[in-house]
Formats: sequence, C-alpha cells, structure tokens
Amino acid sequence: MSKPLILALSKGRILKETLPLLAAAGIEPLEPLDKSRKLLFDTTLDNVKLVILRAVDVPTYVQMGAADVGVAGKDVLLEHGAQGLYEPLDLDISRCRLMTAGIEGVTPGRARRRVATKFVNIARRYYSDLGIQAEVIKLYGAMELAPLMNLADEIVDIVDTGNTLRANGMAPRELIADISTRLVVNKASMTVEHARLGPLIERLGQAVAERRQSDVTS
Ligand SMILES: Nc1ncnc2c1ncn2[C@@H]1O[C@H](COP(=O)(O)OP(=O)(O)OP(=O)(O)O)[C@@H](O)[C@H]1O
Ligand SMILES: O=P(O)(O)OC[C@H]1O[C@H](OP(=O)(O)OP(=O)(O)O)[C@H](O)[C@@H]1O
Repeated sequence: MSKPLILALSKGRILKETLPLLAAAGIEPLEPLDKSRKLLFDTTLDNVKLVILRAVDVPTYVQMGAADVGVAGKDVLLEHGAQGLYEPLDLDISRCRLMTAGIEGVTPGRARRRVATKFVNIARRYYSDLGIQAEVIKLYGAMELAPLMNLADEIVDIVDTGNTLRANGMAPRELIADISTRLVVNKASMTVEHARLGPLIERLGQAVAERRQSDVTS
C-alpha cells in the first residue's frame, strides 16, 4: 500500500469548524477525537490519517513533510512564513482580524513604541514597513493585559467581536490583516501525491462553497 496521506489539523476553535468540512469531503475520524489522549487517527478514507496539533505547529509539520496537508489560521501562517508551502484553499472559517490595539482614548506618541504580541515576526515587519521604531515584546497569551500593566504601549492581537479589548478598557487601532483558516500543502507532496491531493482539495473546495451558500440562504 502507498504511504498514508497525513492531514495536520489545528486543535481548538479551528478544529470544531474544520471537522464538518472534512466530513462533507468524505473524511471522518474512525473514533471520537476527544475520547482519548491519541493524536493520530485513521479516517473513513483509506490510507488518510489525521494528526491533531497545536495550531502554531501545523506549518512546521507541513513544511518539513511530516504531514502532507495542514489546516491553519492565516495569522499563524504569516507568522511562520510560507517557505515550502502551497496555500490552495481559503476554508473561510474562524474569521477574525489581526490588529494593533491600545488603551481606549490614548494615541500613541512618536517615540519608540513598546509592542506586546505573540506575533513577533508580523509585528516587526508591520512597524518596520511603516517606519515606526518598535520594541517587540514576546508574550504567549493575555496580550490585552500588557498596556494596562505598563508593559507595552500597544499590542498586536486577534480581534473578533472586540469584547476582550472592551472588557479591558482597550480599543482597536489599525488593521494589519484579515484572517481566515487556510488549507496548506507541502510543495513536494503536491507533486508526488497529486493524484490523491487534487480530488481532495476539489472536494474541500466544494464543501466550502456549499457551506457559504447555506449561510447565505439561512
Ligand atoms: N476570537 C476569535 N475569533 C475567530 N477566530 C479566532 C479568534 N481567535 C483566534 N482565532 C483564529 O483561530 C486560530 C486558533 O485560535 P485558538 O484560540 O483555538 O488557538 P490559540 O489560542 O492560538 O492556540 P493555543 O490554544 O494552542 O495557544 C487562530 O490562529 C486564529 O486564526
Ligand atoms: O474580539 P474577541 O471576540 O473578544 O476575540 C479576541 C480574542 O480571541 C482570542 O482569544 P481566545 O478567546 O481564543 O483565547 P486565547 O487567549 O486562548 O487565544 C484572541 O487572542 C483575543 O484575545
């Protein structure tokens, strides 16, 4: 039998929205994902397996060829870099915005700005493109706390409803990028496994289009 095709999925919020799309494309795990500590699952498609990863690890698995296909947020992909990856499909799920934000009513001054974020590469690129001097401070969560605690003047973070910012006396400032979840494919796999990947990407594309259509009519 040929080598199994490995799909790397981001756990958490993206996973919940990914599973119905995969099911519509004929791929379902053979056992419930949350009933064990297992991370590698067989599926209803012969020789197609799922691995469930931290979202930030998905691009690494796909880039290195440990997984053929991945599902990850555009924020994670922008932060990681696109080398060795194709991005053939916008899955149109987990939509949000990557923004700068700061304390409500405060306008940032001209001085070197302290910026707290987990997206350090995106932030460095963004401020450098604008010619703004920034000291980027890496955090792993609760970015909204940093300006309140005088650790930073500004944050770069995901904004959806804006509730988290509002609840902490903060307001969005500039849009950096509109974000949604993307399908990524290892460049070598795309060539070698084209016979299996082509139809898979097409079925997923149809599932995305059908979901969009049902959202419009509901
Ligand atoms: N509030 C939100 N609304 C919509 N999409 C979001 C929101 N927050 C994050 N996302 C998108 O979902 C992805 C995964 O978010 P999630 O909160 O599940 O993981 P995480 O907190 O980044 O990862 P981990 O829990 O592994 O640290 C993000 O990379 C982003 O693309
Ligand atoms: O604009 P909102 O609708 O409030 O969404 C934005 C929040 O959502 C994400 O956090 P999440 O809830 O995923 O928690 P996390 O800190 O675990 O990432 C993100 O880091 C923001 O804090």
